[in-house]
Order: sequence, then structure tokens, then C-alpha cells
Amino acid sequence: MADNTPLLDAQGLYVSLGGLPILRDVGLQVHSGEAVAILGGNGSGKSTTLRTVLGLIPFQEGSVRLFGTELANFHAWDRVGYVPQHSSLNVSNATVREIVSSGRLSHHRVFQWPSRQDRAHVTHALDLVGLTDRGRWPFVDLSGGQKQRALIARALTSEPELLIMDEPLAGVDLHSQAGLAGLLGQLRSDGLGLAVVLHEQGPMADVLDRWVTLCDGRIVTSETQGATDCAPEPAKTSSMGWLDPVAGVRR
Ligand SMILES: Nc1ncnc2c1ncn2[C@@H]1O[C@H](COP(=O)(O)OP(=O)(O)OP(=O)(O)O)[C@@H](O)[C@H]1O
Repeated sequence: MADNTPLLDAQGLYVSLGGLPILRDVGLQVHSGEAVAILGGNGSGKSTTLRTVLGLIPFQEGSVRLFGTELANFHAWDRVGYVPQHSSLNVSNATVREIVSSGRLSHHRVFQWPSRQDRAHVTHALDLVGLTDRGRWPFVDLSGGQKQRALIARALTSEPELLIMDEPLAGVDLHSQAGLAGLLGQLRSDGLGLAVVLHEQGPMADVLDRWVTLCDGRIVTSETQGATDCAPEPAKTSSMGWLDPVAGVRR
């Protein structure tokens, strides 16, 4: 891979779900040592963008390349860390260390015990996110901010070069947000590429190199443009001048 090849290069993505267009002409590039945010209101398509570039949702048009390789041919998933929204993780009995250890699963065979190296990576990741003393705790007993830290630690155990995060600051108090932003800034300085969904830049403002803003599945703002309001598409009126409820919905 040439040095300037983006870690992630998504272009012209069109995605439909349940018969409705969700993403329209969405692109996203992330280079090594670069932090890029996807901003936008509820339902604007942020999570769908992340899930599409991870190959979890099919796209109808466009292209996704990871580390210079077409998504369909990409297999080096240990180079990519994914941090889902913590509220989407439903675990009742697992300890924090078990959750974090699951990030190493791609490094050893099924039914094989984690190696000394696996355990060292887990310990180091817990250390990095400041959860060294919480390893034996049930994951569900952690606070929102601690859960996010544990999920970031899980993603870091495979030593990824690209970290993709879905609202890592959601439900986290302001003080912990600043701590998480500091951690992500440090990882970026160490050369990690970050693609992160946020509702607003908030404490991440100093960490971000670029951002795109989505509105109704389209990019309305990028780093080169000013802010654009995200007004809902106006409802269309019929030829008789009546409100047409069908024409007003997403095209
Ligand atoms: N499986 C699905 N089938 C149909 N529509 C879907 C599906 N998944 C998501 N959507 C719709 O796609 C749109 C974008 O959803 P998405 O989760 O990407 O938004 P988001 O910007 O991440 O929102 P939020 O900030 O609320 O998490 C929403 O209107 C949502 O209802």
C-alpha cells in the first residue's frame, strides 16, 4: 500500500433499506493519523454509513476500499477496530476483562486458550483506557463512560490502524468526555486513523482534523464548506394544491 493510500476510502455510496433510500452519494476518507467525524441529527444516516463501510450493510452504488483493497476482497479485519454504541451491547454475566479479551478472538484459534501475548495485550488496553482496576467487574455494573472505555479497549487489543466508533461520547458525563477525547487524541497522535460518529464536536473539536455533516442521508457540510441548516425536505403539494403525504416522504 502506498503511503498516502487512505485507510478508508468510501465514495458515492447509495444505500436503501426496507425500500427507502437511506444514504445518497455519501463519501468518507480517513488517512493514517487523521480523525474524521460524521456529524448530523437523529436518523441522518451516520450509523448506516459506518455499518456500510464495515460491510455490515450492502450498498447499491459506490465503492469502499480499506487499506487500498476493495471491501469485497478485504480480509485483514484485525487492522480495523469497531466500537459500537455501548447501549447496543447486551451482556449480563461477562466481566470487563472478558469483554475486552473478546477483541483478541481473531488472533487465536477456536477452543485455544488465550496466549500470554493475548493476555498482555488485554492488560495493556485496560491500562490505556484507565480500567486496570475494573477487570473483574461485571461489564453491566460499569458507568456509561466506563463502558465506552471498555469497548474502546476491546477494539484496541487487536492493535488496529483504523478505529471506527459509533457515538463514543453518548451518555458520558462532560468530565469523562474530556478524558475520552484526550485518549482518542493520543491514539491519533500515535498514528491511528479515526472515523467517529458524533452528535456534535464537543470535547472532540481539538482532536478532529475534518468532519462531514449528514442531513437526510446526504452530505451537507464538509470541512471545506460553511455550516448548512438541515431542514427537512418540504412536503410536496399535489397538482390540486393539497398536501401529498407520499411525495413528501424520502425519495
Ligand atoms: N434496517 C433498516 N430498515 C429500514 N430503515 C432503517 C434501517 N436501519 C436504519 N434505518 C433508517 O435509516 C435512517 C438512518 O438511520 P441511522 O441509524 O443511520 O441514523 P443515525 O444518523 O445514526 O441516527 P441516530 O443519531 O439517531 O443514531 C433512519 O431513518 C432509520 O430509521
